[in-house]
Amino acid sequence: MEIDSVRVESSLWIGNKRYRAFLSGWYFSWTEIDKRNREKKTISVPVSEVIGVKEGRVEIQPQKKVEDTDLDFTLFYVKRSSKGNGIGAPWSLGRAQFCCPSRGVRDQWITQLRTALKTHSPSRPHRLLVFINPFGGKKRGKQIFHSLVAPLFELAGISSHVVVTERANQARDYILKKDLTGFDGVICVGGDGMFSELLHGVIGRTQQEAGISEHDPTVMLQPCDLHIGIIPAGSTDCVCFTTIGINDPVTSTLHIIIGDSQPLDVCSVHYQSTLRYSVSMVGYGFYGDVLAESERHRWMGPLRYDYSGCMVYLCNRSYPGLVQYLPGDSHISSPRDNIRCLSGCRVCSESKERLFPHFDSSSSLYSTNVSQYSSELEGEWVTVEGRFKCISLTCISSSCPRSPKGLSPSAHLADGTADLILVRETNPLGFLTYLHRHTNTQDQFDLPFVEVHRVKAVRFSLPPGEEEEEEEVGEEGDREIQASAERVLEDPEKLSSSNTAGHSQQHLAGRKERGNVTTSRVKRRGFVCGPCCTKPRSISVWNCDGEILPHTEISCRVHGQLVRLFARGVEDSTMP
Ligand SMILES: Nc1ncnc2c1ncn2[C@@H]1O[C@H](COP(=O)(O)OP(=O)(O)OP(=O)(O)O)[C@@H](O)[C@H]1O
Ligand SMILES: CCCCCCCCCCCCC/C=C/[C@@H](O)[C@H](CO)NC(=O)CCCCC
Ligand SMILES: [Ca+2]
Repeated sequence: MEIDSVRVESSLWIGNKRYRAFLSGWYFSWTEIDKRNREKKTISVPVSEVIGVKEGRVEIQPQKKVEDTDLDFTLFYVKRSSKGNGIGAPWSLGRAQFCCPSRGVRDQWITQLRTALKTHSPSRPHRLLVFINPFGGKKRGKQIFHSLVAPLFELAGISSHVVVTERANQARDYILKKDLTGFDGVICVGGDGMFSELLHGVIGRTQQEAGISEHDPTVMLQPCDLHIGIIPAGSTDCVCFTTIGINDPVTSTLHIIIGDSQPLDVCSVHYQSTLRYSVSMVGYGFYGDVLAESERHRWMGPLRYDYSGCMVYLCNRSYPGLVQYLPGDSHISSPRDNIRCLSGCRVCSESKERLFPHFDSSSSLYSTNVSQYSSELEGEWVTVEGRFKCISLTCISSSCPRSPKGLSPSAHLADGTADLILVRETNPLGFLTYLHRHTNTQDQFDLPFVEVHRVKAVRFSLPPGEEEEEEEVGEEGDREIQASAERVLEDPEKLSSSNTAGHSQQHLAGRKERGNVTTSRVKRRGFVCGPCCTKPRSISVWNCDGEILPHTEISCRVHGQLVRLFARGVEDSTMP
């Protein structure tokens, strides 16, 4: 075996084939040598993608040693599949069992590979906090974690504390309140709703610790260090799909193990003291109505969105609105430039300097002489008024298996902007064309009734004369609304025939947001009803990453690179 400061080299065997193995800097590679000493195929693995090195011949699942000698060691690594979905390719666990010429050589290889791993892959997590939603998607969260994820964590030497949730918002509250010392990341096994819980927990906790008031829409939020990992087990899993390129629990687990780090833009949505964060979609009109309708059909599981999508489409509604937006810098990028945000994206990496000009990397804090108020909100606001089929704001492309290019195919994960899509009132065929183009390669923005803008902030209000009519109701009103909501739960059809029931649904969403309130706002008009409703409604609801917002008039702002995921963006699967 030859070892110098930059290179380790020796002959190794896999079965009866001889290989020349090299470890040099960032790569470990092994080349087959035939009987005439000619070099054949080489496999090369970046050290950063080595999952683990074990003595002996080790199998995984169940993790056990098979018959071996003290000349063997096993290398586990990330293996890319050639069979992608056209967007991203799944990763699997590669394994190579090497036999060395002597025990000394074997021990040297193990030591050298483990040292290289520490040097070239320093930001791997050691301890993780895992939240499993046992009811998300097809209700397979626990099974997915125990059969696919836990064995890989064990192999990689990662310990985890697992919480199987018993109620909504348990994961968020845990992150906000409990001692998180020693955890290098938080993981959700579930869908976009579970991701949203972790997002709110991590952002809220970081601001608490930094003494920043997150409810102030003008404040510069502190970026979060605690990484979030997503094991997809929900209905849409849009954030996972967009940041990794595929919804596959093993691929996600491998990204977590190797400590990948992908910054992500987050949009804060404010209405008075209500605050929500969104990554994938803040949508009014069609997407709001689909969500409201689908909540009534949760029992259908992931199919509820298809069913509700059809129902809402048939209703053919459009809504008046006044939209104001603050444009991003059009010299940097545009939503119609056809540049996809892929792993290592230039637009995103160049955005870091612009987003954090005063960031001190040694202390991970902003320098204290900088205003805590963001200058990002300076600029000329643009106003658009009209009737819309839908209004969507997305920080990322928001692709998912249903729409592989997403809501805005050229949006960037971490450029500090979001794309605002305005779909004006049109005929049903026109709107169907728009929707259908989400599923094929045609440009959904190349339609006369669609416009798209790259923005830093958005405000939405109802045009004069259409204002949200609200009234304060006391506990008496609350009780009455609660009672009608219960009647609706018994018979969902009542939702389309009873105003009070419609109010209840929104009202309850509002309560869920604000926690214990004694007075609540109730919309007098514009609740979302079923497709059997004959009268046009003038107000829709906002869908904020799968959660119905309790208010219509909102103000949104993009916070560039606010959180970090265990991901690396979509790898270009057309590259070798
Ligand atoms: N134990 C629980 N009981 C009831 N609700 C829960 C529980 N744990 C989490 N939740 C809530 O369930 C909601 C939906 O869960 P999740 O996002 O995992 O699945 P989904 O709705 O099927 O998927 P998607 O959000 O991708 O459409 C989340 O908003 C979360 O707050
Ligand atoms: C004729 C064919 C028509 C096909 C139309 C496909 C259009 C798909 C666009 C996909 C946009 C996904 C945006 C992401 C939203 C998530 O934050 C949210 C939570 O999971 N999902 C929904 O609200 C669920 C919303 C589901 C909308 C359909
Ligand atoms: Ca963005």
